[in-house]
Amino acid sequence: MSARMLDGRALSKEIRAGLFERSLRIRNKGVVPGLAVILVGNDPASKVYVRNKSKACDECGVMSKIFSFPGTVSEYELMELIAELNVSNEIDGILVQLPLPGHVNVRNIIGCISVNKDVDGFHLYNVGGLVVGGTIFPPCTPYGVQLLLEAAKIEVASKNVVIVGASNIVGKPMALMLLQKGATVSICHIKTRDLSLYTRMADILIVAAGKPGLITADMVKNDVVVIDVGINKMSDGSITGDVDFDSVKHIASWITPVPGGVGPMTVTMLIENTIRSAELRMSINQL
Ligand SMILES: Nc1nc(=O)c2c([nH]1)NC[C@@H]1CN(c3ccc(C(=O)N[C@@H](CCC(=O)O)C(=O)O)cc3)C=[N+]21
Ligand SMILES: [Mg+2]
Repeated sequence: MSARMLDGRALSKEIRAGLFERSLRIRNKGVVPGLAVILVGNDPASKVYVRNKSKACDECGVMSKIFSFPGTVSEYELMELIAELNVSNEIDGILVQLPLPGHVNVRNIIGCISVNKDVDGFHLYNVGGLVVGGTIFPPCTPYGVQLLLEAAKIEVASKNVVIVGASNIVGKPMALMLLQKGATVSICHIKTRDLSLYTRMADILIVAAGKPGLITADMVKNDVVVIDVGINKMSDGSITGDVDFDSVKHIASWITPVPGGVGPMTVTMLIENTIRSAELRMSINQL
């Protein structure tokens, strides 16, 4: 038996059709949802992601503006732009593409984004919201994973969820969201001893470690649900996840492909957060 696919591309397409309708409804009342993307430096991967994001905006009736800076930009210049965008009537979401160059302090920059426009969900206030069990802007990748599980009717309450990778943008928020839904969550990371001790316990295994081939068939139990958040560029130009897909798919009950799994969902949830922000702006305008 081979695992069933958690098809993020197909689910994204469905969700984006609904988002276009939502965007149309508010556009008809004079509010155009707008996303500002700030891109620093020349990282080719960042450019691909930013392009994907602005294509998705076009698809969903969201206005997008890209602000590109050379890698030498100062913290101050970025903060000045963010301050303008914070009060702009045309902008509902502000995203600073990560990673930033080493001389720029990420937390200083993210901290300047208005919590009402923080569609990445990275601001400390929104992270805090997640800790106490609710936030207006769930971070896009964990949010997308949650919807993939829901769409396949995979229950998380009472399940053993094992997350490999403890980043601020995937592992940690993912753990908080699934804990809130009633899962028993283990967070593993680069220093975890005997990783397979944990991964073999998983009913649902979520991998975001950035290491191709990290998870092999001997590390998972029968019928595990596998979510591969990894995106690794190979020397032949192809991209691959952190899971040895070809062997694990024979053991898992469900698995995400890479590409076409979590990646497109991340972008889709960014658009959802932006449209929700615009809907909030519209309802505030009407007060
Ligand atoms: N402020 C910020 N917010 C982010 O959400 C953010 C970020 N910085 N920095 C980098 C990561 C990574 N990320 C992805 C977005 C789209 C795909 C995506 O579209 N993936 C496609 C394939 C893309 C390709 O061809 O390379 C797929 O998996 O099918 C992947 C990864 C967002 N991130
Ligand atoms: Mg993917």
